[in-house]
Amino acid sequence: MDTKLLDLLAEKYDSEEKVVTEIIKLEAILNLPKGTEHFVSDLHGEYQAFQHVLRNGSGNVKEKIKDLFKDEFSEKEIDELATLVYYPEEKLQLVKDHFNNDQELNEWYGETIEHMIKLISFASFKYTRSKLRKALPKQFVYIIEELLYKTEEFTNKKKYYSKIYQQIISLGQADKLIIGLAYTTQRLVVDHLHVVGDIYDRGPEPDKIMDALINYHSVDIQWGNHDVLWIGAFAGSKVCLANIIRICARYDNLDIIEDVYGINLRPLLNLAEKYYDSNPVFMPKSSTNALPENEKIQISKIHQAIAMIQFKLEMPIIKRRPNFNMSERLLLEKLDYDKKQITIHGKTYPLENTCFATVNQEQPDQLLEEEREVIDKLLFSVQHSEKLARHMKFLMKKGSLYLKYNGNLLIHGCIPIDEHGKMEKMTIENKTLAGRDLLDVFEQYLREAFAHPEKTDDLATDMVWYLWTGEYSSLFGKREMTTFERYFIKDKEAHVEKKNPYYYLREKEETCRQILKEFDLNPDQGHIINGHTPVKEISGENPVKANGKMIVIDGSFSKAYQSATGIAGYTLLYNSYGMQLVAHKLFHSKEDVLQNGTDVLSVKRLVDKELVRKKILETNVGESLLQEVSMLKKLMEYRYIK
Ligand SMILES: O=P(O)(O)OC[C@H]1O[C@](O)(COP(=O)(O)O)[C@@H](O)[C@@H]1O
Ligand SMILES: [Mn+2]
Repeated sequence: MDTKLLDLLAEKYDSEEKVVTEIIKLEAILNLPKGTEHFVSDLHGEYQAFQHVLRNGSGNVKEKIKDLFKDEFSEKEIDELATLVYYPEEKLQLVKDHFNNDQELNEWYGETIEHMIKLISFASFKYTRSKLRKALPKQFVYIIEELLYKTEEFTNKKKYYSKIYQQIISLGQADKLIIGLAYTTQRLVVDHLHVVGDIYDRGPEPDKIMDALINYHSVDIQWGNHDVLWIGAFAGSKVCLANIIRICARYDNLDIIEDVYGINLRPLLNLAEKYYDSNPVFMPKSSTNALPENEKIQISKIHQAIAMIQFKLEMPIIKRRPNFNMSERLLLEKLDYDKKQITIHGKTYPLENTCFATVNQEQPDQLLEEEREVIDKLLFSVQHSEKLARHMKFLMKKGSLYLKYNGNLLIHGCIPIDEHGKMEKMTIENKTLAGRDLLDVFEQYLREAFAHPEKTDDLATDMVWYLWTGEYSSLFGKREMTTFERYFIKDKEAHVEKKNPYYYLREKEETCRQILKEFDLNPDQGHIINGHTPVKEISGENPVKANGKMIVIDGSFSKAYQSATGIAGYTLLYNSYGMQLVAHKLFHSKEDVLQNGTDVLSVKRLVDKELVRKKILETNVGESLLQEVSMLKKLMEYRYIK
């Protein structure tokens, strides 16, 4: 081993004792039970529902409270403590309103702090002291550690406790401490969070989800097709940009663009007012339907203007990238403008609700000068939005197209395969790629596009759009996206998006084993974890497939899809005892949880049970700790053992 490296290491561990202590510490950690991993996907801007799942650790908080207090507490008391842990600020307010005098309140403070300390002690059972310390509220570390560890030194524990409690209360610190303890508990029940794609689009608050993730203690992200669309827009892809604005208009979320990310929509609005009229298929899908008619009409005009820019922008890309195999999507060229009809895949359909005022029939892929100006201005604004830059950089830093983690393969969409289960091939710059190699190259292009936001038409930037909508994109996994058809053709047959065979072959264990092998994972132990396609629990679909090898956790946080799925999302927990799938019932509001003390009841199903409790030693983290131990042992020999 390079002695320079060891010399460097010796600067940190400058005595034999320090090396020995560190080795002993690491070896001890390796033998602790593995931490709990929490998997979520398809959040689609639903911040409130996501927050709830995050705060209750997919039911883990309540489970710990039940395990600890089941003999002492009534059902109602369990709910009360759980709600306090989820939403401490609001719950404290409610509790305080309820008491008549200070004495009652102070008693409640004392008992509650005691319960919470017990809960933390229980929830941190499998962590080292130093890890727990990092999770504690900074200003109270000393006091909490005192309460957690030092009490056994005193014979009269109760007296000692109550003295500390009295002090905390009389110094007016009880609320702050309780709030701190609540967040510590939330943090302790989940060690690491995986977001298996689709943070953005459809729902109203993706930016708040991003902020929550940025502040989360440990997280990784597997990009979804909607996430790469936003990355693409920021990286200079005008067609991706047109798409995100179109989707925001469609779901009445233009304030995300305008207010949250500070992008000026005025030029687009002017264009929209000039060329478009009210159009029923472009009216926003509003969950509340509370929008005044004139606002709806204005949004429908913006929606048309940006949709037409999108359709035009797609064409030059399709032409300059024949290997994308998308010529069937040159729709504006195939259109019969006089007869108002189009022939797609050999079938002719009449067109309705058309809005082709800006289309030059001779050269339908040409933007009007005004359209070009609008999209250029939008791109400038997008690339100069500080908040968006922060969110996109975080997506790049924590994200990847797929992830191998503790023996499992996490991927938002699919591995493109043919009907015989063979990996589909795609040729990019004269290289024919399939399976894992193809995905690795996709990711390289995406990173290249992000590194060069000034390039708007290069292969890397076009490739990000391919990831959104291309046949062999591992994030999309359908033959084509029928956006145009859904706006202008009534016949539902034209709307069908044919799925890659992956989506039925993944029901078979053999397919999943093969894919795990392709990624150098052990097929006897690994699982594939997917998001992307809503599991229709309502019609009997099972999220656990292929004899437990495949777990699909898109149960739809997205309100727009809940009537089809019948639930409010799946999440997955993987602790040292095994994997559990949680099906969440519909989440109404935080207020509902607070007022009624009821939780969004979740149903748990066991996916896989570990026969022997899994230790950190057997995890990704364990692997890197082992490497550290081996380095330290080398340092020991090199420096200290003579
Ligand atoms: O529900 P909408 O807004 O019409 O969007 C439908 C489009 O979204 C997609 O389903 C992609 O989004 P998902 O990744 O959430 O499935 C496309 O396949 C489809 O064309
Ligand atoms: Mn998706």
